[in-house]
Amino acid sequence: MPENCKKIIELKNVDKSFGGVHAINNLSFSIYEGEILGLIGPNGCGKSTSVNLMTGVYIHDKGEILYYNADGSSVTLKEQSVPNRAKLGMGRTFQTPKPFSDLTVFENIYTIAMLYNRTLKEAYKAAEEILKFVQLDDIAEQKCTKLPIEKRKWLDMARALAIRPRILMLDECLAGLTPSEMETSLDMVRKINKQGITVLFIEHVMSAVTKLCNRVVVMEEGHFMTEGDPLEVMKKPEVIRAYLGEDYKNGDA
Ligand SMILES: Nc1ncnc2c1ncn2[C@@H]1O[C@H](COP(=O)(O)OP(=O)(O)OP(=O)(O)O)[C@@H](O)[C@H]1O
Repeated sequence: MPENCKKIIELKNVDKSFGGVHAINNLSFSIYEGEILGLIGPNGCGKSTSVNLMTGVYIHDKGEILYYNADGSSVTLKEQSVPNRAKLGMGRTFQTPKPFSDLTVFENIYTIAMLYNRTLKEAYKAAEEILKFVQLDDIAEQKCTKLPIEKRKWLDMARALAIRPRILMLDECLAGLTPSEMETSLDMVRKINKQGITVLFIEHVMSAVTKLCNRVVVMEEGHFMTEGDPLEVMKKPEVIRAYLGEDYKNGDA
């Protein structure tokens, strides 16, 4: 990244184990303000765990995770609760969205907006705007129990937007979508980013990563492997090897 780009999150030598599973191993990388960063790597390499460490679902064992405020001051995230991290401006979605199922689509967004706006009137207005933004206004009054997968994913994005994030972490937001739903979702992510929100995009669909991301970080077995321009990175032998395994080493792939 150019020297003048401002960091928003920085992981420094982070470690996390679950019993005997060393899920994150001396992991260091930074996310820069305004970018769409792809976080990629083979299944089980630690992408979701990294998001869970940044957002406070898990606490790291070693190392440091710093969050940089808009004024350049930094906060050590280990000391921050999950709600505090959201208040700082860290939003996220989940691989399996879990909306408040007894509430309508609108109520799901409004309930969260109430916590992040000064007045109920402001929260209502924000929820209405977000509802339109994610194209769910036609089903605003529907209960969430029977929403199709793409609508659940968009509602999850809407709920994350309701916290007024500076950074949004999208964990496999395309999984289970048809190609045309994927395109709609990618457009939505671009629109979110154009509003000045930094995006961390975790995805296995490489065509989507190359279309959307300015930069990618590749992980392997819990650690940082490489980073750079998406198309350039995908050509690197070590990245191909990580995805294709031993066949590649033997020259069979
Ligand atoms: N709560 C947990 N308890 C035990 N092991 C865990 C836990 N969470 C993650 N792991 C393990 O940590 C490793 C990294 O998992 P993680 O889900 O972060 O990988 P990932 O790169 O997101 O995978 P995928 O691409 O399949 O979603 C895996 O070996 C996983 O089994």
